[in-house]
Amino acid sequence: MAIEFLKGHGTQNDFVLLPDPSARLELTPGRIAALCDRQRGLGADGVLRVARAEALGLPSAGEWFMDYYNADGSVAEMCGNGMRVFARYLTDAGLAEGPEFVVGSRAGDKQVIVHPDGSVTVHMGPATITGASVAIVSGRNFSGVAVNVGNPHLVSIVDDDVAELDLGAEPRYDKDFFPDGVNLEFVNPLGEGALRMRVYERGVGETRSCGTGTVAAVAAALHLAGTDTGESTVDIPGGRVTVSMKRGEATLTGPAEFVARGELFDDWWASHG
Ligand SMILES: N[C@@H](CCC[C@H](N)C(=O)O)C(=O)O
Repeated sequence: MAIEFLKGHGTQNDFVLLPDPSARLELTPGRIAALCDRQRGLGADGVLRVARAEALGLPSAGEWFMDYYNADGSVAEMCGNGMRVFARYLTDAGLAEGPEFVVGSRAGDKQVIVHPDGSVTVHMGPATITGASVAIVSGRNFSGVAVNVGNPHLVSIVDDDVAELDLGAEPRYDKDFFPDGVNLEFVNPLGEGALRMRVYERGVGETRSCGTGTVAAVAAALHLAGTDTGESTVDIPGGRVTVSMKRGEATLTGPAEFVARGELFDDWWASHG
């Protein structure tokens, strides 16, 4: 049985997509980690299995469910950049009638809009401030705002240029506060309605963009300014997205691109059970 894949990215947060409508593939953590490995696999920050919600047995009012995995094989609740790529795949492949439809995720159903230029808006739902904590980078403490966007984030707005931070190793954080791990964002305000961000993702490492992370960054910046409503661009190493917040509810808009389509070798798949 040939296993089809596509490679795509959203602001250079890259994914292997596995079209698997009936959810027949046995997606083990070992296979996911091998697929995402940049030397022995295809290379990606995560895997998006394109399956029907019914076939996965997961709840959604939509037909399709984004079955997302981090590069280390762990499951995460939500991926904002992945959702844009997933939505664009569905319309390009004729599997969903655009421009507006619902996609399921472990963080609940998301309304998506695929725009004529291929960019996508995702209604991300609530970005909830859950407290304050500290990230430690190269022995220095950075206080942060904890934000839940379906998945956990800690956003530190820092005075230093984020480009100078050493994110080669995972920053330390309070494991009692974040027992399931956390995505760590470091942010410079660039002026009214503009942020710059770097991110160290749970289950991946430093990535060139994180959609839920950009939502968390805007929610945290607005929270520190005493509001939950506003709009901001967020520049990440992989490009730019726009986040709008209205009374704590977020939308995320940005690009979704495809690079390649191919087939995995059966013996490769079998050897990574
Ligand atoms: N890159 C994603 C987030 C993926 C999940 C994250 N690493 C986690 O474990 O929560 C995005 O674009 O939101």
